[in-house]
Amino acid sequence: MSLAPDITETIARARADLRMGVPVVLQGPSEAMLVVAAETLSDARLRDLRALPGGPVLAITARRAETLKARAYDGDLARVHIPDDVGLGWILSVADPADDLNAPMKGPLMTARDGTADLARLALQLVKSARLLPAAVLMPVEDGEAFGGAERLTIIQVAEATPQLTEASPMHSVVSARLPLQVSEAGRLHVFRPEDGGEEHYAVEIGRPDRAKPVLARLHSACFTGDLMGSLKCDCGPQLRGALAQMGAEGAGVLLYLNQEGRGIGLANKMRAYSLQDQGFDTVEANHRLGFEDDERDFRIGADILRRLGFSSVRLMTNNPAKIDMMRAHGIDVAERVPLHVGENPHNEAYLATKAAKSGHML
Ligand SMILES: Nc1nc2c(ncn2[C@@H]2O[C@H](COP(=O)(O)OP(=O)(O)OP(=O)(O)O)[C@@H](O)[C@H]2O)c(=O)[nH]1
Ligand SMILES: [Zn+2]
Repeated sequence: MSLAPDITETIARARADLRMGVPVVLQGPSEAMLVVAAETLSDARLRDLRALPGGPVLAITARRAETLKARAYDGDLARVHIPDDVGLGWILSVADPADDLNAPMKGPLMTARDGTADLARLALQLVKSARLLPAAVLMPVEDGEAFGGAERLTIIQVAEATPQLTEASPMHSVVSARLPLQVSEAGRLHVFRPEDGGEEHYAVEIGRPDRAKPVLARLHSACFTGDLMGSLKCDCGPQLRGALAQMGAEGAGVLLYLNQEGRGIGLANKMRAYSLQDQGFDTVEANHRLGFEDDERDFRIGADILRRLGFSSVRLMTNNPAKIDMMRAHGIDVAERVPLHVGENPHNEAYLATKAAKSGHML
């Protein structure tokens, strides 16, 4: 019998540590690294890291490296040398593009080309999944097990963690209950919980859709600003209400409310992107400058929830061709695309035009 956490539980614990600025240990087959998220690193922890033998590096994504004109020898990421005479401010300015335009010269940045980047890659996956800026400070340690044990740090075995972080987490249904709505009194809310400790997702079922026929469906990604605050910067709020209204009018449908705020980067990072948009970058460029891809959502979640509810074919309410492709790739038949053009206004005109030009959104 063992009460020790398994790899899924250990990764969930590591995410919490990283959000708190606590280092975690990545134990690889031939090397071990301490990892701290750049965003939550403190002066005191940086001092303690520097007291160890060896030199720390700052792992950033190739997207961020491109903005900083740093060479990404590792392909999808770069390991930036942290000079001895720089402080926390330097690390943050490499990680966070907020002041790029005011202080463009951070370099030249020296990036590593020797050794393996596997641990740095895993570190970036972890900080992204903790919804932090995609930048992590790594410090080599001789014996990760011994060091982590002595310092009571979370220790992740890289060989176990890598498949875990690439596979979609299994989910289970927690509860479902009747929820009368303005659009239909025959509403029902289902709550799904991923087993990796990630955020819960919801499905709102309207009426009693026939499982043997394509169901009117919407996969809606959380947008606190648009859905709840009535933000004019996007079209999410009107799309959410428009989709529910159409389901109410037809008497049947299913709306998935996926907690993938900011196309999967989290609200804090989305607000960082908004701040960059005020400096003149579009929605895609802003994501890239932060070090993210255009869209970091995992659409396997939506397909999995639909299947769990008994749906295999949908009439999908979307303007995003990637959503259609993703549903098909994950085993959900898209019998029809139902356009959802609502909520255009002068503030989101450029945003919608960028989505059409760069992400192929259908007008
Ligand atoms: N990173 C980032 N996310 C944004 C921005 N504006 C809106 N979002 C997020 O984008 C997502 C919008 O999702 P959806 O409504 O599913 O939109 P979509 O992928 O364009 O597809 P359809 O609406 O189905 O056509 C939400 O998670 C918003 O929070 C932005 O400027 N940057
Ligand atoms: Zn929105």
